[in-house]
Amino acid sequence: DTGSAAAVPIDDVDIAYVTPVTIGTPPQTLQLDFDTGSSDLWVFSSHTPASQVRGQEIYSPNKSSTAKLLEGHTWSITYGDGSASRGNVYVDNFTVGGLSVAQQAVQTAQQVSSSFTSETNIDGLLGLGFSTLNTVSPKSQLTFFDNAKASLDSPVFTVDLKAQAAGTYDFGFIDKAKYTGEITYVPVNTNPGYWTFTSSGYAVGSGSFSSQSITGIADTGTSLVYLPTAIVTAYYRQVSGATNSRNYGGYVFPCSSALPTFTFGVGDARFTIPSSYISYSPIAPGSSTCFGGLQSSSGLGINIWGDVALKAAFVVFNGANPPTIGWAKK
Ligand SMILES: N#Cc1c(N)n[nH]c1N1CCCC1
Repeated sequence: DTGSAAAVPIDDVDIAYVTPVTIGTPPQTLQLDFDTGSSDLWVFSSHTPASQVRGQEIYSPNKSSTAKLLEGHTWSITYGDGSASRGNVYVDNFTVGGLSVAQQAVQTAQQVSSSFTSETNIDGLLGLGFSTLNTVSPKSQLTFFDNAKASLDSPVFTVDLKAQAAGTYDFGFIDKAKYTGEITYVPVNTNPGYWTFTSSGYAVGSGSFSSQSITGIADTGTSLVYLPTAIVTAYYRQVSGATNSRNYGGYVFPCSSALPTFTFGVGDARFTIPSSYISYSPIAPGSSTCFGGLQSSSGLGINIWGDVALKAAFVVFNGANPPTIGWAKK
């Protein structure tokens, strides 16, 4: 089996991407945020209070002849940015890009935090982290990828995110048309359940490459790149007018400033993030102050290679035993 589905940016700065999925019988279509940084599959639903729904598509299990309540099971998740949701659990037929899982645990939201309510283009999340992170209790549930894995031609999914264009999530195969050159695979540490790997170093613009280990997670559910302060200050030293603003919560700079590229290493391979990805967005519509796509990870306790980095590569999430992660140019 294989599957392939589009990853569509939800706004003009690629803050997140959504992918269509169908749930139940007859099929209900929702747009979900595929997130390699978490492992819950949850959806806005008929159980979500109307006051917390602002145009999102919802899943109504009572309209699906194949839905079954997972008696006595609940879930509750809080993300690194403070957003949260919780609810109960059904199992139902679930399809992504032609790939179907018969009894997928679908976590229906009975409560979502305000940032999810205001994100009207996201109808829920599909976790692609390791199932050890799943929050369903008393029995934790498997991710869509873990449920599908045995029937996949190859136990992999690939991520091809694009700037301001539709990219792709492929399941079960590696599409040679989506990348150039070789794929560089490196080991993954599955503790604590993320796709954790070690980058081999970085360079700012045309500067020399600094070989150093940077351990972090490949996270499609995070918009920006969060790296150690020393690396981030070295970058913004090259940006005139850049400052680390407590007010805006990170590095900002005049939108007119020239930005260097940022290169990161995976093994012997080198990936360059274009300056345009790092000039992330004006801090407010029409403002001449821009917020950087590269920020310090010092407050997070973890380095995160989010969409700003993933957009610069074709990435293979290899779910074999042991898992590895592969990076290729495109
Ligand atoms: N914070 C955060 C975060 C993360 N590190 N991965 N996915 C996240 N979210 C998905 C939806 C809201 C936040």
